[in-house]
Amino acid sequence: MKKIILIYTSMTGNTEMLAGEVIKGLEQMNVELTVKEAFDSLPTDLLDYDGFIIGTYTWEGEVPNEFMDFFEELDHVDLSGKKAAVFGSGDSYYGSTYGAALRFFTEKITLLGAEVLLPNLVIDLYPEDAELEQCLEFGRTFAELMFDNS
Ligand SMILES: Cc1cc2nc3c(=O)[nH]c(=O)nc-3n(C[C@H](O)[C@H](O)[C@H](O)COP(=O)(O)O)c2cc1C
Repeated sequence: MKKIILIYTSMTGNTEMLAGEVIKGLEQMNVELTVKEAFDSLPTDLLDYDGFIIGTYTWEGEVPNEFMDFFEELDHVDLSGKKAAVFGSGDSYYGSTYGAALRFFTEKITLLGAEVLLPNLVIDLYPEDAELEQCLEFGRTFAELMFDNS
Protein backbone atom coordinates (compact mmCIF):
# COMPACT_ATOMS: atom_id res chain seq x y z
CA MET A 1 0.00 0.00 0.00
CA LYS A 2 1.29 3.47 -0.91
CA LYS A 3 2.04 5.73 2.03
CA ILE A 4 1.03 9.38 1.68
CA ILE A 5 1.38 12.31 4.05
CA LEU A 6 -0.65 15.49 3.75
CA ILE A 7 0.75 18.52 5.58
CA TYR A 8 -1.27 21.72 5.69
CA THR A 9 -1.76 25.02 7.41
CA SER A 10 -4.79 27.28 7.58
CA MET A 11 -5.32 30.49 9.48
CA THR A 12 -8.98 31.26 8.79
CA GLY A 13 -10.16 27.79 7.79
CA ASN A 14 -10.31 27.95 3.98
CA THR A 15 -7.32 25.71 3.29
CA GLU A 16 -8.54 23.42 6.05
CA MET A 17 -11.85 22.98 4.19
CA LEU A 18 -9.97 22.17 1.01
CA ALA A 19 -7.78 19.71 2.93
CA GLY A 20 -10.88 17.97 4.26
CA GLU A 21 -12.03 17.21 0.71
CA VAL A 22 -8.58 16.21 -0.54
CA ILE A 23 -8.40 13.81 2.41
CA LYS A 24 -11.82 12.36 1.53
CA GLY A 25 -10.62 11.79 -2.04
CA LEU A 26 -7.46 10.05 -0.87
CA GLU A 27 -9.41 7.94 1.59
CA GLN A 28 -11.58 6.63 -1.24
CA MET A 29 -8.43 5.10 -2.70
CA ASN A 30 -6.28 2.32 -1.39
CA VAL A 31 -3.62 4.41 0.34
CA GLU A 32 -2.24 4.70 3.84
CA LEU A 33 -2.73 8.35 4.81
CA THR A 34 -1.17 10.49 7.52
CA VAL A 35 -2.33 14.09 8.08
CA LYS A 36 -0.28 16.67 9.99
CA GLU A 37 -0.32 20.41 10.55
CA ALA A 38 2.64 22.44 9.36
CA PHE A 39 3.74 23.67 12.79
CA ASP A 40 3.98 20.04 13.93
CA SER A 41 5.93 18.78 10.91
CA LEU A 42 9.54 18.47 9.81
CA PRO A 43 10.78 18.08 6.24
CA THR A 44 12.43 14.80 7.26
CA ASP A 45 8.90 13.43 7.92
CA LEU A 46 8.54 13.26 4.13
CA LEU A 47 11.25 10.59 3.90
CA ASP A 48 8.93 7.98 5.43
CA TYR A 49 6.34 8.31 2.63
CA ASP A 50 6.01 7.50 -1.08
CA GLY A 51 4.12 10.71 -1.71
CA PHE A 52 3.29 13.98 -0.03
CA ILE A 53 0.74 16.77 -0.46
CA ILE A 54 1.23 20.31 0.81
CA GLY A 55 -1.77 22.55 1.59
CA THR A 56 -1.04 26.22 2.18
CA TYR A 57 -2.51 29.68 1.93
CA THR A 58 -0.34 32.68 0.92
CA TRP A 59 0.57 35.57 3.20
CA GLU A 60 1.87 38.82 1.71
CA GLY A 61 3.36 37.05 -1.28
CA GLU A 62 5.14 34.54 0.95
CA VAL A 63 4.87 31.12 2.49
CA PRO A 64 2.94 31.68 5.74
CA ASN A 65 4.74 31.73 9.08
CA GLU A 66 3.58 28.29 10.18
CA PHE A 67 5.35 26.80 7.13
CA MET A 68 8.43 29.04 7.10
CA ASP A 69 10.82 26.83 9.11
CA PHE A 70 9.63 23.76 7.23
CA PHE A 71 10.10 25.54 3.90
CA GLU A 72 13.64 26.69 4.75
CA GLU A 73 14.75 23.36 6.20
CA LEU A 74 13.47 21.52 3.12
CA ASP A 75 16.74 22.47 1.41
CA HIS A 76 18.50 19.74 3.38
CA VAL A 77 16.21 16.91 2.29
CA ASP A 78 16.62 14.76 -0.83
CA LEU A 79 13.15 14.25 -2.31
CA SER A 80 14.25 12.05 -5.24
CA GLY A 81 11.63 9.45 -6.04
CA LYS A 82 8.89 11.17 -4.04
CA LYS A 83 5.58 12.05 -5.70
CA ALA A 84 4.01 15.35 -4.70
CA ALA A 85 1.20 17.87 -5.17
CA VAL A 86 0.34 21.29 -3.74
CA PHE A 87 -3.02 22.97 -3.11
CA GLY A 88 -4.37 25.88 -1.09
CA SER A 89 -6.55 28.93 -0.80
CA GLY A 90 -5.43 32.38 -1.93
CA ASP A 91 -7.08 35.67 -2.79
CA SER A 92 -7.06 36.79 -6.43
CA TYR A 93 -7.27 40.39 -5.18
CA TYR A 94 -3.50 40.08 -4.61
CA GLY A 95 -2.86 39.77 -8.37
CA SER A 96 0.65 38.60 -9.13
CA THR A 97 1.10 37.04 -5.70
CA TYR A 98 -2.18 35.09 -5.92
CA GLY A 99 -1.32 31.64 -4.60
CA ALA A 100 2.40 32.48 -4.63
CA ALA A 101 3.21 30.14 -1.72
CA LEU A 102 2.01 27.20 -3.79
CA ARG A 103 4.40 28.13 -6.60
CA PHE A 104 7.30 28.53 -4.15
CA PHE A 105 6.67 25.04 -2.81
CA THR A 106 6.34 23.49 -6.25
CA GLU A 107 9.53 25.12 -7.48
CA LYS A 108 11.52 24.05 -4.44
CA ILE A 109 10.34 20.47 -4.21
CA THR A 110 10.97 20.00 -7.93
CA LEU A 111 14.54 21.22 -7.50
CA LEU A 112 14.93 18.80 -4.60
CA GLY A 113 13.96 15.88 -6.84
CA ALA A 114 10.25 15.35 -6.19
CA GLU A 115 7.93 14.67 -9.11
CA VAL A 116 4.88 16.95 -8.99
CA LEU A 117 2.02 14.82 -10.33
CA LEU A 118 -0.69 17.48 -10.67
CA PRO A 119 -0.90 21.19 -11.48
CA ASN A 120 -1.21 23.33 -8.34
CA LEU A 121 -4.80 23.65 -7.18
CA VAL A 122 -5.41 27.19 -5.96
CA ILE A 123 -8.90 28.18 -4.86
CA ASP A 124 -10.01 31.79 -4.51
CA LEU A 125 -10.85 32.30 -0.81
CA TYR A 126 -13.79 30.23 0.42
CA PRO A 127 -14.56 27.11 -1.62
CA GLU A 128 -17.93 26.74 -3.36
CA ASP A 129 -19.42 23.27 -3.88
CA ALA A 130 -17.82 22.86 -7.32
CA GLU A 131 -14.44 23.72 -5.85
CA LEU A 132 -14.86 21.25 -3.02
CA GLU A 133 -15.56 18.66 -5.70
CA GLN A 134 -12.34 19.69 -7.46
CA CYS A 135 -10.48 19.07 -4.20
CA LEU A 136 -11.98 15.62 -3.82
CA GLU A 137 -10.91 14.81 -7.39
CA PHE A 138 -7.46 16.20 -6.68
CA GLY A 139 -7.04 13.68 -3.85
CA ARG A 140 -8.41 10.78 -5.88
CA THR A 141 -6.32 11.61 -8.94
CA PHE A 142 -3.17 12.00 -6.91
CA ALA A 143 -3.62 8.50 -5.50
CA GLU A 144 -4.39 7.09 -8.96
CA LEU A 145 -1.31 8.69 -10.49
CA MET A 146 0.84 7.30 -7.71
CA PHE A 147 -0.18 3.80 -8.70
CA ASP A 148 0.31 4.55 -12.42
CA ASN A 149 3.80 5.79 -11.72
CA SER A 150 4.91 2.85 -9.61
C1 LIG B 1 -2.44 40.43 5.29
C2 LIG B 1 -2.84 39.42 4.25
C3 LIG B 1 -2.01 39.18 3.17
C4 LIG B 1 -2.37 38.25 2.18
N1 LIG B 1 -1.55 38.05 1.10
C5 LIG B 1 -1.94 37.22 0.10
C6 LIG B 1 -1.14 37.05 -1.07
O1 LIG B 1 -0.07 37.62 -1.23
N2 LIG B 1 -1.58 36.19 -2.02
C7 LIG B 1 -2.76 35.49 -1.91
O2 LIG B 1 -3.09 34.73 -2.80
N3 LIG B 1 -3.53 35.64 -0.80
C8 LIG B 1 -3.15 36.48 0.19
N4 LIG B 1 -3.94 36.64 1.31
C9 LIG B 1 -5.24 35.93 1.36
C10 LIG B 1 -5.20 34.58 2.04
O3 LIG B 1 -4.27 33.69 1.45
C11 LIG B 1 -6.61 34.01 1.94
O4 LIG B 1 -7.45 34.79 2.79
C12 LIG B 1 -6.74 32.55 2.27
O5 LIG B 1 -8.08 32.14 1.99
C13 LIG B 1 -6.43 32.24 3.72
O6 LIG B 1 -6.48 30.85 3.86
P1 LIG B 1 -6.87 30.13 5.21
O7 LIG B 1 -8.34 30.39 5.46
O8 LIG B 1 -6.59 28.69 4.97
O9 LIG B 1 -6.03 30.73 6.31
C14 LIG B 1 -3.59 37.54 2.31
C15 LIG B 1 -4.42 37.77 3.41
C16 LIG B 1 -4.07 38.70 4.38
C17 LIG B 1 -4.99 38.95 5.55
